[in-house]
Amino acid sequence: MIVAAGTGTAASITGRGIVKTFGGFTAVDGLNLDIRSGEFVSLIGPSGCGKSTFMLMAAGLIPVTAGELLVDGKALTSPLTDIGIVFQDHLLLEFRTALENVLLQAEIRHLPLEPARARALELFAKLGISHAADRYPKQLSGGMRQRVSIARALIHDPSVLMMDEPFGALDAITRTQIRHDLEMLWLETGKTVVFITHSIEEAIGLSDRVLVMSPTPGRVVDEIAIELPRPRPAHLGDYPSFNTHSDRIHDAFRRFGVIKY
Ligand SMILES: Nc1ncnc2c1ncn2[C@@H]1O[C@H](COP(=O)(O)OP(=O)(O)OP(=O)(O)O)[C@@H](O)[C@H]1O
Repeated sequence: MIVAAGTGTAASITGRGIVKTFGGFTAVDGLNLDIRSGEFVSLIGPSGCGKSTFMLMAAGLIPVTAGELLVDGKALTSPLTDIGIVFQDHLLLEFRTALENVLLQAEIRHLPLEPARARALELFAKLGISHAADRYPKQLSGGMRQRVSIARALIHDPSVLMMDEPFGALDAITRTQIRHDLEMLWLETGKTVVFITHSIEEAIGLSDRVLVMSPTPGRVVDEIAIELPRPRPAHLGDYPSFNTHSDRIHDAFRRFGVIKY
């Protein structure tokens, strides 16, 4: 599919009574949510509760079995193209440099290459990896590879950024820094971000709202507005309300027997 650059705006995502079955197995059952344009929303929930499945449905990559999924008020009928996606695995091509990996996205989308190169270098600078532009993925650390993946997801200025446990494989220190760098980039670009994570700290540290999901079949069981000032500090425990939010998420998981102590 040939598509143009993104609109540069931010899209809203609405789910109403979403059900997803795979054969006889129900992965998602009655999921409702509203993600506002330009909002940073995390989905947190136990392993296998349907977070990635929701993301694939919201990207239009797999159909819903029942219910409604709307992007900017319109029913999704085909894959979203005005979107960037970052997965836990960086999925970079080993035979292309970091810059060439990012530009591949522009090539596939038939975007003019010189402006794309300039934007890629600008994103690299904001993500602190200018020095790595000409390196191959195997010459980069895990954190640097994920930064390249973020640049690749944003090169076409999409309305929505979806991130599926993007920092799950990184060490705690790298995660803390990359979280901040992502937040700064988001504050500047104002994209709608759907962020899937297992980390309570990451969810609270990044989000405007945290949506807590039940175990399988997944649905949203709690919604927590995070009103901490931005940019958020590395040490979130500085804010008493961090513990309040964190306790509330832990309590939800205890109620569902996901945490037993
Ligand atoms: N294509 C598929 N066919 C059959 N079952 C599937 C398929 N995709 C997902 N599932 C099942 O649906 C459920 C939800 O999977 P999903 O990957 O969405 O969970 P998740 O919350 O993202 O998990 P994790 O946090 O471990 O990544 C799981 O039980 C999974 O095995």
